[in-house]
Amino acid sequence: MDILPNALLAYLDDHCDPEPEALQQLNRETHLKVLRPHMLSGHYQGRLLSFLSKMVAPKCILEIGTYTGYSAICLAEGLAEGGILHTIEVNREMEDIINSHFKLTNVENKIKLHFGQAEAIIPDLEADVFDLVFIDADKKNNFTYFQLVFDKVRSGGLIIIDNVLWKGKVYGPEKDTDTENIRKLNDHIAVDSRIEKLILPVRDGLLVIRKK
Ligand SMILES: C[S@@+](CC[C@H](N)C(=O)[O-])C[C@H]1O[C@@H](n2cnc3c(N)ncnc32)[C@H](O)[C@@H]1O
Repeated sequence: MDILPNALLAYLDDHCDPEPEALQQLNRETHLKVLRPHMLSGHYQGRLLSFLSKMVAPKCILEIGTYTGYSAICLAEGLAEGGILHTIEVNREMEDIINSHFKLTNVENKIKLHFGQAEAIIPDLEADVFDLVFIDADKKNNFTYFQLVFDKVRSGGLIIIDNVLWKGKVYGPEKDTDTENIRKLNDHIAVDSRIEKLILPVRDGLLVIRKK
């Protein structure tokens, strides 16, 4: 479910930069061949991730949750010259579709793809400092990921967390475990004085955090 009404989404799509052709292809292929295609960031959120990345001009990006590679390609658009994006995915079945689209979009030399559980991989990554981190994997571990990456994010760097509005359930009466976990994360971030934070009601809710 999108937080914004469909008519508004269509208007936004029509009045923002178009989805690049290569990403339209990946979007289509994901919908045709892969389970749960709604997980892909898509046109509007993808352009926002690209925009934010271009503003930061990161030398080093970490993405947790590659899926078919859509958001990784968007974020890589903003990498500084010689920059690198590390992306972590637990599901090996995604390997062919990810690698073929990294090649098609000419980002294969800028992106290092890691397969495995993010929690185990993050501490061993060959990266001292992250300029931008995008957390978009298993939502129950979002707080663990936030804690694991925090000390490695530079001052002024961004941490972006997806799905923080959880289809609107976080401000409703729901008491299921997933909703409670996301509420806890949002509550914790809201009072953390080391960071500036803003929830953008884009798609399922993007929490943009800037480290002071
Ligand atoms: C919402 S999708 C990512 C979508 C992608 N970022 C995009 O916008 O196109 C979440 C992905 O995280 C992966 N994932 C789930 N748990 C994980 C874990 N513990 N470590 C690494 N990846 C994980 C899933 O297999 C899935 O492909």
